[in-house]
Amino acid sequence: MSWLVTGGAGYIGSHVVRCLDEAGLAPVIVDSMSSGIRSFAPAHVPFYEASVLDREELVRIMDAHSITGVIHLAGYKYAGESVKFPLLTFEQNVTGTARLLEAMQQAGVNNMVFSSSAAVYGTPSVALVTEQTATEPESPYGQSKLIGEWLIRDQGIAAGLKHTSLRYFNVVGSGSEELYDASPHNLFPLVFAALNSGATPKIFGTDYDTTDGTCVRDYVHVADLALAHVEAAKKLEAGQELEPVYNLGSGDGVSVREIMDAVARVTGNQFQPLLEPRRPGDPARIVADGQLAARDLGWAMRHSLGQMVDSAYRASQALTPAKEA
Ligand SMILES: NC(=O)c1ccc[n+]([C@@H]2O[C@H](COP(=O)([O-])OP(=O)(O)OC[C@H]3O[C@@H](n4cnc5c(N)ncnc54)[C@H](O)[C@@H]3O)[C@@H](O)[C@H]2O)c1
Ligand SMILES: O=c1ccn([C@@H]2O[C@H](COP(=O)(O)OP(=O)(O)O[C@H]3O[C@H](CO)[C@@H](O)[C@H](O)[C@H]3O)[C@@H](O)[C@H]2O)c(=O)[nH]1
Repeated sequence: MSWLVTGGAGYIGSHVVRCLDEAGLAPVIVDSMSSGIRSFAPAHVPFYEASVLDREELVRIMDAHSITGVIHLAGYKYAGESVKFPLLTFEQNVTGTARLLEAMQQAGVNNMVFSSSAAVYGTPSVALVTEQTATEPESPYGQSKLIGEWLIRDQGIAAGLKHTSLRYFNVVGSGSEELYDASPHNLFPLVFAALNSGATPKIFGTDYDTTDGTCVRDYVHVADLALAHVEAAKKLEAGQELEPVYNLGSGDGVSVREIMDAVARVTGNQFQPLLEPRRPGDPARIVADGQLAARDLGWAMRHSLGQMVDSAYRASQALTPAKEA
């Protein structure tokens, strides 16, 4: 049993690779290295620098390793930036997923776990989003993830693909100090990049309709998230039916201001964040009901917000800090 992990040299992918490896599901990595970090891939895991847009190369890799399933994390992940770069976002996330599905069909690979996103919901009117909540994405990124889900679902109908899509909420923290979210646009890496270089973290938008005016998100620890992928892969491999989509969120809403306070507590740095205008494409509040994933995928929050902040901070100090956009 060998599972292909696209985007396996990325922040979340590298955690998933380690969990698969420990579970005996022999990971193989494909990563274009557009944002991946080579040292995130364990030396003993087969690694291919290739794009999911390259169907023929994907077929060769799947055949060479007798791949039985794919965890598809490769993609462009920035909701805010996707408003400026819709074509890039659609090429990477929609065309990329379509090419990968073609390659899987050609190579006879029949199991798929897809990295989807809370961004498919837009700004929901309910306090807790369930998988039945209407999908009304507000950014090209959210749209691209929803289309990815549809392509996979339709391939299930047309070609018998067994699949599930995991709608992650905000993934933060670090499972080990050498793995870090190095992204130049997400809140945690930007806050720590600023603090580590003597700059001041910024809050984008203080006039949202939330308790303190800043955006509210549902933060989950990357190590908890990675385990849910392994459960999904094992179940698909064993021929068990899964739901087409699962929320991976905690049910707790935390504002950007509250994150800044938690960072100040953990680091002992009593900074005053800079208050900036809103960032385009940002929903005001989005928090998940994760009960379905708890029922089927053993989904549980094993880490507290303090542990998320602390682990991210330690890892940020061990690695080159992210550059600010
Ligand atoms: N980080 C979050 O909070 C979050 C939340 C919801 C969903 N997601 C999704 O999870 C996935 C992983 O996110 P991440 O935070 O690890 O981001 P990341 O940028 O660290 O990882 C993405 C990886 O995919 C690779 N990649 C990009 N385009 C590729 C292509 N065409 N072919 C092959 N590899 C390619 C990159 O080099 C990188 O290693 C993404 O699909 C993202 O949209 C992330
Ligand atoms: O320096 C910063 C960076 C971000 N923010 C705010 O922090 C919140 C969270 O932003 P960010 O960390 O960029 O996450 P999201 O835009 O919510 O998107 C993340 O979480 C989504 C799931 O909810 C995923 O789909 C995306 O891939 C992932 O980038 C937003 O309100 C941002 O405006 C700041 O205030 N200051």
